[in-house]
Amino acid sequence: MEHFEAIIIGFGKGGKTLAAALADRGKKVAVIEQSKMMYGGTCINIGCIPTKALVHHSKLSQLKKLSSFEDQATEYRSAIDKKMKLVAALRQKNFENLDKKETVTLYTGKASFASPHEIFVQTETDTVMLHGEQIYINTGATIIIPDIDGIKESKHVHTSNSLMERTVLPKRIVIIGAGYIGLEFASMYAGFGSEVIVLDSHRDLLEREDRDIAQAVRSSLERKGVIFHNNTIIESVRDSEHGAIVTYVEADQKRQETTDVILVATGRKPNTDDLQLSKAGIAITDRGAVQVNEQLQTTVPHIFAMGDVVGGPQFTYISLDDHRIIMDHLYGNKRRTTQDRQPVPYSVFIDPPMSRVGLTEQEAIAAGYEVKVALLPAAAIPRAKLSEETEGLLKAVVDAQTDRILGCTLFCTESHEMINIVHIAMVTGQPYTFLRDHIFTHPSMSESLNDLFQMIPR
Ligand SMILES: Cc1cc2nc3c(=O)[nH]c(=O)nc-3n(C[C@H](O)[C@H](O)[C@H](O)COP(=O)(O)OP(=O)(O)OC[C@H]3O[C@@H](n4cnc5c(N)ncnc54)[C@H](O)[C@@H]3O)c2cc1C
Ligand SMILES: NC(=O)c1ccc[n+]([C@@H]2O[C@H](COP(=O)([O-])OP(=O)(O)OC[C@H]3O[C@@H](n4cnc5c(N)ncnc54)[C@H](O)[C@@H]3O)[C@@H](O)[C@H]2O)c1
Repeated sequence: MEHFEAIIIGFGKGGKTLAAALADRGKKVAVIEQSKMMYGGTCINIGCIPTKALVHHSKLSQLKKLSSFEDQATEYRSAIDKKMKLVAALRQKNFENLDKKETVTLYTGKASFASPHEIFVQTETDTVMLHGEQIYINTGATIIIPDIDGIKESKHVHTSNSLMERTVLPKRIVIIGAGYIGLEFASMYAGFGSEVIVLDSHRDLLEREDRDIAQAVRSSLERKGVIFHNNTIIESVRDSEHGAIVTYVEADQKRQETTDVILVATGRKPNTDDLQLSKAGIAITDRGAVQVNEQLQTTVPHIFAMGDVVGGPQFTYISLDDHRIIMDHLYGNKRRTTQDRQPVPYSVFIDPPMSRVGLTEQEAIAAGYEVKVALLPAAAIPRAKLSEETEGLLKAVVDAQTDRILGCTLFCTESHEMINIVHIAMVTGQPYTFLRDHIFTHPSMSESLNDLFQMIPR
């Protein structure tokens, strides 16, 4: 049995970064990845990078104002081709980055625990048993397929993975779920020229956001042709001659949609089912995530977990930050924890993107703050005017007692960049006047933070 100082299960963002960092310190490391099509993990193969590439091409396609569906479909096929090339290049680069490290051995096979220090690997041709002093679980999340009659049998039901492999632009697409993936794909396919219908079980769209922001997002997507049905219960999916029929109940009314394809985007859950965690004595939470403390240590002291598998926010930058916590635990002063990174910013890459950090107005009031609020339409921003991207709304929430920024939501072009500026101001404890009076380059979207915070009542 081969012995390693560190075994990393899963080639995700945290795992690959940790593997390289440990190898750079001379450690003997094994990385186990179940599929050669997943070297580099979810983000580069089936997650952030391919989706954002398609979001980009969808925007370019829209700008071309193509007059026929055939032209739009050609544009879409070319976008899928480009996305595939990009992903293949990144996957190869990720493979090489680890492969070139002398002390890293990459196993392509499915890993499971045999005991607290032993990992069983099932490769395509062989079985291998490895011994690890320290073990790191980085197996990500898997797609939740809801229990809907006919969904598993239908030939027209896709996940985000399989849909991004399809080179034919759907004329009509029904998306089940209006979360991150549902909204990003709705915006993207509407941009490419598909008719998009989104069905979600929540009463309202974007329930965690303030209603003014949620309404601005909804109206913007509706102007692109997206149709939303909320508060729906989906009863069945049936294949028909040319596509599928989705039957659902909305406000006690039974309704049907015919469609070419259905995208299921109803969430992702920690990927722990096949790991045989009980053989190592590792506890899981009631939601099936690996149970960890604030330093990502499982209930077995030499085993850690990072990324989506621990059941926290599912973002690539969180998995990356998890690796920093582990490195600090191994080589630093052991002070870095998952609590340090509050608040966590996020962006939903619809067009324009919607980004938030910190509290909404409603959350701040519910938490007992006395708040001051500013709202700025994107149409008032010179940069947005010159690039003809005037869609959107910006909102800031400030603590009336301390002038500290409690939260900010930016629904406008480039918001995925701008939100990082607000985040830095917040974590460094700046009053809102810092952004109000800061020098920004001109004409830029960031300078609108001057205007937004200028509108906070004194
Ligand atoms: C469509 C989509 C779009 C997204 N867009 C964004 C975005 O724009 N921004 C953002 O920050 N996040 C985004 N995310 C989320 C982000 O991709 C994930 O949070 C992140 O990739 C999780 O990384 P991870 O380190 O937890 O593991 P992953 O990258 O998921 O890696 C886990 C790896 O473990 C392997 N594995 C699993 N089980 C085993 C086993 N038993 N043995 C061996 N190998 C195993 C898997 O094959 C996989 O390669 C998106 C996700 C999706 C699905
Ligand atoms: N931009 C980003 O950072 C980004 C992009 C994509 C995905 N992600 C990550 O991937 C994860 C998964 O994304 P997701 O969109 O699949 O999940 P999600 O949890 O964001 O949204 C799932 C949606 O599906 C709805 N839903 C669930 N069951 C349903 C049913 N039976 N019928 C109708 N609606 C139903 C829910 O109400 C919810 O709105 C997210 O948690 C996110 O962290 C991030």
